[in-house]
Amino acid sequence: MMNDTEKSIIIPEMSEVWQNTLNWQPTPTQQQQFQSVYQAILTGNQSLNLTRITEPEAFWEKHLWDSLAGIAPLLTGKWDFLTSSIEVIDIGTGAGFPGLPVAIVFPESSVMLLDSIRKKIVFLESLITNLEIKNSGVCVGRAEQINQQLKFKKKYHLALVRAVAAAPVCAKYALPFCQKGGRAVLYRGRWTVEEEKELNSVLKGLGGEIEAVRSFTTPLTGGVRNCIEIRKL
Ligand SMILES: C[S@@+](CC[C@H](N)C(=O)[O-])C[C@H]1O[C@@H](n2cnc3c(N)ncnc32)[C@H](O)[C@@H]1O
Repeated sequence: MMNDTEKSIIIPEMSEVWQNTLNWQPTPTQQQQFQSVYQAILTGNQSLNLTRITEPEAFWEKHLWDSLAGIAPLLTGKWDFLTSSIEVIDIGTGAGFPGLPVAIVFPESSVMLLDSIRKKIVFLESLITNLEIKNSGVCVGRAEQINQQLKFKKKYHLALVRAVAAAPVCAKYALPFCQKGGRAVLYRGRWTVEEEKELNSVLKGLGGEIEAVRSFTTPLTGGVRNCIEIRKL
């Protein structure tokens, strides 16, 4: 069995998978940065409960690929209402997903990593300092409180929420952060008609509207994914 320092997520076959699924590929520098993030998280996991997904292929698929699949239209320039120098917030970032891969891929963006658990944020702060991910910042607090502060309210072009709460709750966390015309992206697994109804029932009050639901499967294990894109009106 490999020890943690030998594990690598730079897997040559994955170049083709990036290309075939997202019509995009990381540069060698970005791949190296992904690898450094992976190693830092494996090390952090020894003292903190950051993630259960630690094997290289699983980490590649469920953390890296999944994070970027959620913003696939940005990778290929299809969200032409956004430039690359956007303000992004990752709400309930945990070990830094989806925010860290987004920061690495869009160095001109500015990515805020928010979580209510201080020790996770302390870990992420040292990770971004050590790896010199200069376009990323951190914030500790509860989304529903932080999103009422003037400094953060209506500031972001893009608010990302993966695996934090039920969709209506995620919308309540995310939409106050978004500026007019910005998007909240809810990363979901299965997505039902009932869930969409429940989400729609809160959106009007939040000044949001579902723009698109992108359904896809993950490339290695065929997991079901739905990304709900909500436009801030
Ligand atoms: C299951 S983890 C998901 C982490 C990461 N987004 C991912 O997909 O790998 C949920 C994270 O959301 C954070 N969280 C839950 N409720 C929150 C809230 N109201 N405000 C900020 N963070 C919250 C938790 O502390 C936890 O780190």
